[in-house]
Amino acid sequence: MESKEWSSGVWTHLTAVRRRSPLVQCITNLVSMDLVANTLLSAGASPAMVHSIAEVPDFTPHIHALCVNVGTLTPDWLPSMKAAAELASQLKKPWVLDPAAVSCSGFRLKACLELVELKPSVIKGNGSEIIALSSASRSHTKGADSSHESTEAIEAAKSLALSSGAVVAVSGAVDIVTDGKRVIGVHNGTKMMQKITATGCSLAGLVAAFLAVDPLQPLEATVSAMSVFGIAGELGEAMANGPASLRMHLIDSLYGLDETTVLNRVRITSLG
Ligand SMILES: Nc1ncnc2c1ncn2[C@@H]1O[C@H](COP(=O)(O)OP(=O)(O)O)[C@@H](O)[C@H]1O
Ligand SMILES: Cc1ncsc1CCOP(=O)(O)O
Ligand SMILES: [Mg+2]
Repeated sequence: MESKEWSSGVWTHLTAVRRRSPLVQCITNLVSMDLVANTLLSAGASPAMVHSIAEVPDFTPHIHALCVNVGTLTPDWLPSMKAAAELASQLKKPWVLDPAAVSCSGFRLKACLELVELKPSVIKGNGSEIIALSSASRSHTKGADSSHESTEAIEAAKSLALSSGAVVAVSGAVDIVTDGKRVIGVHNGTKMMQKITATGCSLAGLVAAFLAVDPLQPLEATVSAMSVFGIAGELGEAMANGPASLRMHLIDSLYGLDETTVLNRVRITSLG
């Protein structure tokens, strides 16, 4: 695809999210709930942090997309995640798995592998998370932060995409998105985003919102979400004094993104 087509696709996806305001159920970690919800709201989507298993049968049939993030997983949360994921898959609603800190325990790795079996549309992790999940081993244990560049995880991402049937997205300096055949690089974003907790989680939530408006093109929707979030970070950084004010300006920038800015700033390339 030409770079112009990617840019107009990004803008089309963002305007669709703003117009349709998809309902995104998030079963996310305790650290990230606030930033994920605010990111979704500023993009035009409607977040709902509904995580009790008692509510899944009533609520999940009405959502447009689901985001499951295991960042603060406990044994009592896992059944809710599985129930919501299973129902979303059955009802053909797109859902995103963020295997946050997958390497930190055998319990978490096993849980993530079981969630992958429930057919996520997209798996979004950082380099270390995707390498660990793809090899089903916990060789790297830095917790929620990555000790790998996203580009080091390309082969792992392709292999995970082919074995799971999901689009796999690796966040980092260059965001990588692959369906196992195509590999796309999104070159938007800023290093300081790593210094705000839950930016990766918020990106996973945003991917779910973009999938909701284009469920049949998960690779394109994921690329668009990553580019939009990166552009908001770039604009935010220009106004920020450090991570705390970047957090605020990132949300404001996402809310205020206009067509000219998006078309001028999208940086997407094919990596193979
Ligand atoms: N070095 C970097 N340069 C530009 N953007 C980055 C960099 N590192 C992370 N980002 C951006 O920060 C956001 C969060 O990604 P990341 O820090 O990889 O997630 P996680 O918090 O899950 O580890 C993404 O939008 C990503 O593009
Ligand atoms: C610090 C931390 N600990 C468990 S989950 C979490 C948040 C991770 O957020 P992100 O993956 O977006 O950096
Ligand atoms: Mg993360």
